[in-house]
Amino acid sequence: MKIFTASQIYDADKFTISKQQIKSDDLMERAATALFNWIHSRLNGAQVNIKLFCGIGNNGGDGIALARLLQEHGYSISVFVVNYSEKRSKDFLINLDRLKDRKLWPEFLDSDCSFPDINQNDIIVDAIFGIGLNRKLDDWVGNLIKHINVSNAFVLSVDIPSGLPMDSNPSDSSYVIRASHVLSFQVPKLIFFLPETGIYQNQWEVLDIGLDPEYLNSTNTEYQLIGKNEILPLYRPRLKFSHKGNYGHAVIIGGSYGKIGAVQLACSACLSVGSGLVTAYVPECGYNALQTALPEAMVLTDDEDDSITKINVPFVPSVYGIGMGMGTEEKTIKAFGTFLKNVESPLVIDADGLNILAKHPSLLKDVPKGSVLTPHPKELQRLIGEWEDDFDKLNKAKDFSVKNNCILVIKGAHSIVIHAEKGYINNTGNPGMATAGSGDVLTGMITGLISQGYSPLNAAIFGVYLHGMAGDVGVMDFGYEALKATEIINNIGKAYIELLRPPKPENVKEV
Ligand SMILES: NC(=O)C1=CN([C@@H]2O[C@H](COP(=O)(O)OP(=O)(O)OC[C@H]3O[C@@H](n4cnc5c(N)ncnc54)[C@H](O)[C@@H]3O)[C@@H](O)[C@H]2O)[C@H](O)CC1
Ligand SMILES: [K+]
Repeated sequence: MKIFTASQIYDADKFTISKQQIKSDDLMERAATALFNWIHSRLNGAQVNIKLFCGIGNNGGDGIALARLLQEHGYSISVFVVNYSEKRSKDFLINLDRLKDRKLWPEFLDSDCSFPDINQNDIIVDAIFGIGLNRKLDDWVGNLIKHINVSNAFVLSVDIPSGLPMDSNPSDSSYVIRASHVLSFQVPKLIFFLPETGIYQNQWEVLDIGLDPEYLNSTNTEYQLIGKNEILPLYRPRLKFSHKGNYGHAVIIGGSYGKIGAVQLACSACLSVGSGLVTAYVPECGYNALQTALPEAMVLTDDEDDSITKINVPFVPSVYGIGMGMGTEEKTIKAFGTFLKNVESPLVIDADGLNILAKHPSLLKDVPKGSVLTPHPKELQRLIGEWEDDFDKLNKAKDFSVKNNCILVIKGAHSIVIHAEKGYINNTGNPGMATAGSGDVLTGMITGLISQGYSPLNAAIFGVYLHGMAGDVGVMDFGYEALKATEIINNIGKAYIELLRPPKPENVKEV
């Protein structure tokens, strides 16, 4: 699903109005009707107090139009206009008049007013600011938002949580609505997926308001949300008459004394995702452990017992995964540098491989083009430097990807695959996956996908999705806390099955 910027959403708005020959207040009516239907299908007329806080722009207009529809259906509502500016939008005013025609008079709030009481059993509709927020909030509006936030009432935000800009962090985090649920018009917003701005809402959902598909389909976006629809076309089915040679030979290089498990996890994930053959390259001390724990893998060892000092693979594999548990000793750095000078196969680089690159950026020029780097936030910071906020981080990551001709997988709650100017945002996974070895499993999976013939970009996007899905399936049996990296691997098969499961036909009840 494409993720549009605020200006693209305004363009979609204009395009729709002109192509469908409707008025802008008709589009607002569609938005309000979609909001109403969502609420009505859940409340079924229940007599809870719904308090609507509406700004004076179009987000506020949506709220005012919604208030009218709720009133028409007998809901118990109170409407407050947050009068933060004299510049009321045309469609806000049209809807305010429609409300007054029905003898419903909102209470106008301004800097001199005391705020209305909010009971924790009330439902709050937050329609104060939408995507038009472009400057700091007045303190009294910020204080109203604080007043809503401390109420513990259920807060339903219209389009986005009020006070949150679309392309930067808020200047004061206490002046942003903490939304229980956001109903986002037509498309998800980038802010829902970034660690610094995603915290303002608990859940989000998209409401279709009929923005014109021609605009949506033909407009390029920097970011895409990756779900099943985007992943299925990437899937490469296994062929009936194929053999293990068709699915490549991956080599996983890493480990040091006490950190051989990282390689074992990566190799095991690489096999489970479907690589034909997997060889581990580890220090001598890892030999027995690996041969015992993972009989399906072959093992090559370094001459040295405790760490990697020379990388000597006597064949050309389909792909290398390198770095997990490898350490950053001088002799390992030297071996890694020599390896990079000679390697031709694509690489997936993780953990200490990334730390070495960050410490010795001159090595970056030897990394094969199109390689995949899988940093967690600290490793990313070592690679690209400090960032001001998540938006700056993404721009710096894109610059890094262009400059070094590589694919970056920024790991997090919503991992983002960066390739040049584009970002692919993952939407699977859960907090149970924040556990030791989870990253080693991901590296093994991406390596195993490249081994089978997926392009490095598709392997990164597909691997991140499947890794998250395996965690989501695993959590059903283990819960968040007990989910270990091994269980993620054990559920890779079920994740494939889940991906390929045909959608349930509508209106068919399961027995
Ligand atoms: N295509 C769609 O998705 C549709 C969206 N709709 C809704 O419209 C809003 C966007 O409306 P807009 O009027 O452009 O912006 P806001 O309501 O967010 O802001 C109002 C107004 O306030 C000014 N402003 C900005 N920051 C501040 C500030 N800190 N203090 C005071 N005033 C401020 C700014 O100039 C704005 O003009 C969208 O989110 C949807 O909810 C349509 O209803 C349907 C189509
Ligand atoms: K809002």
